[in-house]
Amino acid sequence: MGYDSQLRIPIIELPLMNSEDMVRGTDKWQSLCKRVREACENFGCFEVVYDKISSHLKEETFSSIRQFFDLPLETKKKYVNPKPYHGYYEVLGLLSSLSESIGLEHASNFNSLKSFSQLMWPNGHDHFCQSISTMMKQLEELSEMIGLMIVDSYGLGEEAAESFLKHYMLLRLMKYLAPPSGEYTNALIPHTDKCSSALLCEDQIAGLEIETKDGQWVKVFPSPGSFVFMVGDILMAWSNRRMHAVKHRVMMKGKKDRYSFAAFAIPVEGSIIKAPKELVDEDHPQVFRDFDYTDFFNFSYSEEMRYFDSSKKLFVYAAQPIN
Ligand SMILES: O=C(O)CCC(=O)C(=O)O
Ligand SMILES: [Fe+2]
Repeated sequence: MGYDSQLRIPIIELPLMNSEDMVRGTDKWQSLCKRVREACENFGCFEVVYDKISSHLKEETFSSIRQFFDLPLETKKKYVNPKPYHGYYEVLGLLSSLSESIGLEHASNFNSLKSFSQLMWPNGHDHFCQSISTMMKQLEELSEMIGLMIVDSYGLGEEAAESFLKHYMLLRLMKYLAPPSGEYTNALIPHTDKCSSALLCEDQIAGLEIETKDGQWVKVFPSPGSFVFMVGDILMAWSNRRMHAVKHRVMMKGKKDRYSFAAFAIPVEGSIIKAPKELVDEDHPQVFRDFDYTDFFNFSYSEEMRYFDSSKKLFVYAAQPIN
């Protein structure tokens, strides 16, 4: 499959929730909801410009992230979380030979980060906890706002908004090494995210690529102030496949390491994924059976599915037989 070097993903500027330009139900809100929906249906992603998160906070966050990755390997390995994709992955580990990453649950909570920082640094690291928790609180707000915009974009009403999936957020910090040859090299394999959605942010070094619906790879160059919102498998299932779970990967070249972080919206334990009845009709028959999120998550990361095409796992797990 080739490259489309001209294509850019949609860019949407989102005002702060409940600010003058962002009152639910107003024309302005509806028109932004429509743009979000179109981007999620056509591309499965968009660039979010969101001024509430300052460039200063981003700089502080990336400085904290670098300090974490600079720690000795033995220290980083002290952090253990048995859930797949929630723990620490060293370079040359399961995920890739160029990437290193760690997942942090409850990262908007200063105290929960405090116990993590005490595990990593002899005297803890309040500055790390402060910048990461402040960033995460804002990303949680932004993620919830986009979730509400998606529900409203389908005109589903208050009841659906109330019963929309409940999420917890997982923060992942990532470091990608510059490839030894300096040549264009895959650093994170193509995949779709096994959650509802993700908000990504990178520190100036590009590398993220997305695959369009017609199979072209597109390099994403978010501007320094932006985030990238991505639809994962669960939003695709919830929307009865109206939304597109975007396949993406990271490619590295040149001499500089790349740092990024992602806030994943993950359905809480016990969530049953089910399309609202308004999104199922004769023209849109139900694509997936109702399923338990945690069961799907464990299936996706099972040994048997390890080398299976990530974007097809949900279809293997929950697609309805075609009559
Ligand atoms: O580092 C990035 O930009 C992408 C990370 C990603 O796709 C993931 O962790 O699922
Ligand atoms: Fe991803």
